[in-house]
Amino acid sequence: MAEFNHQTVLLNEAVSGLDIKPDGIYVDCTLGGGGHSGKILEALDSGHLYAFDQDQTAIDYNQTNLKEYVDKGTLTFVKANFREIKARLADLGVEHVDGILYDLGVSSPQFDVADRGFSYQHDAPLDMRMDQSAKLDAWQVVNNWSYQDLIRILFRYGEEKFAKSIARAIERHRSNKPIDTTGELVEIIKEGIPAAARRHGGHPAKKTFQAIRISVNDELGALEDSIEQALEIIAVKGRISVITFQSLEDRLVKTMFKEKTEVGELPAGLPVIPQEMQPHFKLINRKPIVPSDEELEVNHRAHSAKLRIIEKES
Ligand SMILES: C[S@@+](CC[C@H](N)C(=O)[O-])C[C@H]1O[C@@H](n2cnc3c(N)ncnc32)[C@H](O)[C@@H]1O
Repeated sequence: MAEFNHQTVLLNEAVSGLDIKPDGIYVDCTLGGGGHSGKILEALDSGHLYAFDQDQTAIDYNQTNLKEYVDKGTLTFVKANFREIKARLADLGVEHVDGILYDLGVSSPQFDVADRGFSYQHDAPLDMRMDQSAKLDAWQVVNNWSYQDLIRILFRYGEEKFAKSIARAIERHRSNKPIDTTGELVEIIKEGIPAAARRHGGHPAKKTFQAIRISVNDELGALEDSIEQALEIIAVKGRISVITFQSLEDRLVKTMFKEKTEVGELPAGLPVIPQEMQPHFKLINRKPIVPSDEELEVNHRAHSAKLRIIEKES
């Protein structure tokens, strides 16, 4: 692949947040166009980076893009879902790591290449799989999932207030003939949203497409599983940087980090917090880091980005 064209978000902030040691072991869970990976690799000498992506096109692109580090022996690609982080690293003989980075969501090429079916702006077959070998695709969700399941995902993953009427419009259409393309789905979604509501806010299909994409790739399930394991394998003084792009992901990361950094419920009347109840992690930034005005001006994708960083203290 000649071009990848993904503009990395919060590049310096997310990588400097890892406080890289030149001889450390690092994991980039979301290789994509290799922006963050490249920056981590620049900071390593005898250290090593394991770069995960479930999308073969990202791995193929970086075989060339980051070739100098493959040749140097400091980079290993892992074509896998990051929910397998612990097992995949164990297969490679790695039990503990000094830093882990997540830059969530889809890459620009996944979104822009029409036939991946992620975008409501290009007409394409309903697909939306980040991993092209995965069994579940958007066609099956739209055509086979029950009315109740559609409502559940539209409410839960799309925060779509017209979930019921959109699900009803989908049911009505698919009872005549299967819904095959993103273009057909966009028109059906519009039928489910009152005309007045369609005039403001973003694109009418945005929330529904987000909900279907999250379901197809089980994005929140994978993230929760992976962060759980990341917190287990991170070494003392090691850090985890997570960039999220929507509120559901950010809320999940915020809650998981909070559980690890706060003292749990204490028995009444304890004069001091016993050592074994002290948290082992600390937050590097209380509030999430957001892109600078300069970055927002040049990178539209950065608008909803939030970076949270946690460190293992003991
Ligand atoms: C926003 S892009 C990363 C961009 C990258 N940081 C850069 O600078 O170019 C997200 C990438 O993570 C991958 N990805 C998302 N969820 C994943 C998961 N559960 N397991 C493995 N890769 C995943 C996507 O396939 C995509 O290539």
